[in-house]
Amino acid sequence: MKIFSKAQIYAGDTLTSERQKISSIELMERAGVQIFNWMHLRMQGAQVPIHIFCGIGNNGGDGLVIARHLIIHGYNVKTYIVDYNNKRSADFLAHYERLKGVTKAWPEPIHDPSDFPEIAPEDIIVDAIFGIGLNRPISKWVKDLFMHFRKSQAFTLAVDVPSGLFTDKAIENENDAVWAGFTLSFASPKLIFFLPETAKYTAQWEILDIGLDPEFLLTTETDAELIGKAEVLPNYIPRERFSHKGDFGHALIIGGSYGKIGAVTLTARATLSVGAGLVTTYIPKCGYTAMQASFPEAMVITDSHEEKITKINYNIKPTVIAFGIGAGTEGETLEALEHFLKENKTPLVIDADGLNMLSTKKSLLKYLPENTILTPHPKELERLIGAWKDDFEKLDKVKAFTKKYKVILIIKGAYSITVFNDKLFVNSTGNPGLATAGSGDVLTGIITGLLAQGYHPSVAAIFGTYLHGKSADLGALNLGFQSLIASHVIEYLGDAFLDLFLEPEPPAVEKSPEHEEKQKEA
Ligand SMILES: NC(=O)C1=CN([C@@H]2O[C@H](COP(=O)(O)OP(=O)(O)OC[C@H]3O[C@@H](n4cnc5c(N)ncnc54)[C@H](O)[C@@H]3O)[C@@H](O)[C@H]2O)[C@H](O)CC1
Ligand SMILES: [K+]
Repeated sequence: MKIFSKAQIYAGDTLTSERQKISSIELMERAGVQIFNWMHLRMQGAQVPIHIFCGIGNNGGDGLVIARHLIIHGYNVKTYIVDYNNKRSADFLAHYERLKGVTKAWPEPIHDPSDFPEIAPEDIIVDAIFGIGLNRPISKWVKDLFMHFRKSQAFTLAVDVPSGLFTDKAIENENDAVWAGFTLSFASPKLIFFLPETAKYTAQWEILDIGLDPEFLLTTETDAELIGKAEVLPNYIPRERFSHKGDFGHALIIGGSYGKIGAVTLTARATLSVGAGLVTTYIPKCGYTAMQASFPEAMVITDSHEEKITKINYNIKPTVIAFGIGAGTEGETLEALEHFLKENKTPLVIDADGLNMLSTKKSLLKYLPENTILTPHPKELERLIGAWKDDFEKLDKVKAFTKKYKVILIIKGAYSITVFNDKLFVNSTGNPGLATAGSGDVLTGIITGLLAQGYHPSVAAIFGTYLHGKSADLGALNLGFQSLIASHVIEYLGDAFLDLFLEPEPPAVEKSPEHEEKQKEA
């Protein structure tokens, strides 16, 4: 699913109005009605007090539409205008007039904390104060209102985005935005829902279809995309009946050190479990028996050293090489990496200590083959690209880094983001059960195994991240988050593949009846 930028959303609105010959007032009506429908379906007329806080722009206008429909349907509504600015938008004013037509209880203006209403924990707050139009610092009293919401403990439903969040920069203080229980966002998820510093402001979110022009939605290229089943499925390569193991590549996994042979085992198992034809591990001597005994499917080459990698010497022709898992960062291992990189032409995945070593000797980065995949967690990323001021700067730095070295980088996190060719591929699968030892080693194995089978490196990174998260999701259904360990993620890979071909997921977008009618007519 495409993640549109703020500018693209505004452009889409204008284009939709032109092509469908509807005014922006009617587009706002559609948006508000969609939210009303969502609430009505769940509330079924319940008389819980609903406090609707409207700004003076179009986000506030949406709030007025919601208020009007809730009032018409007999809900217990209180509407407020948060007067942070005297330039009320034209569409806001149009819907203000419409609201006046259905109630004598006109919205109450709020100018300062003395106007804040009492809100009980059982009440519902609708936050329609700021949407994507927020473009400058917010007045202190408006931030106090956000905190008044939070202190009330009432369920808060944000319209489009939690008020106070910018679409393109982080906020400095946690008290400067609304903390929403749910956000109903129009047309496209917003990038801020996926970044660690801003995602926390909404516990859940959902996208509502407001019938933007289908051609605009289809043809507009975005800088970011949310990756779900629909996005990965077209890349799946089926297996031919007459295929043999030589068709699926030979992966070489280089890593391990005394006490960290298990990491290589996990990677190698994941590589084979995702479909690679053959896997060879290159490990220090001390790991030989452990590897052969615990994972008989893998072949083993040992380094001349007992406890660490000191020279990378092999007489096989791998299709892909993964380097770094459990390797440690000792001088001799770094030297071995240096020699290896200067000779190597085979596609590469670099993880863990491989990344840490590259961070200590950045001059080696230029030897990485084009489209090498790097899989850092946040600390490894910081060592690699330096500190960042906020998530947006982090993304810019990663884009610049991947461009400079022509590599693919996966920023691992709750929503892992693959950065390739200036574009962000945001993964939608995975859960907190993955916060466990060895889950990164498994991800490296999955990606390596896909590369071995001939998937393009960008697809291997995106699809691999998806499968890793999906396995964990399916595993967690039986095991819960706490009991899930890295080995389970490997065990559930088969289910993750099978799940690709189950009934398609219901679309993340709820279709409006009006929109479907229009599509039928077209
Ligand atoms: N396709 C869609 O997604 C649709 C979205 N809609 C809703 O419209 C808003 C965006 O509306 P806009 O009027 O552009 O902005 P806001 O209501 O978010 O914003 C505020 C308003 O106030 C000014 N302003 C900005 N920052 C400040 C500040 N710190 N202090 C004071 N004033 C400020 C700014 O200039 C704006 O005028 C979107 O999020 C949706 O909710 C449409 O309803 C339908 C289509
Ligand atoms: K809002």
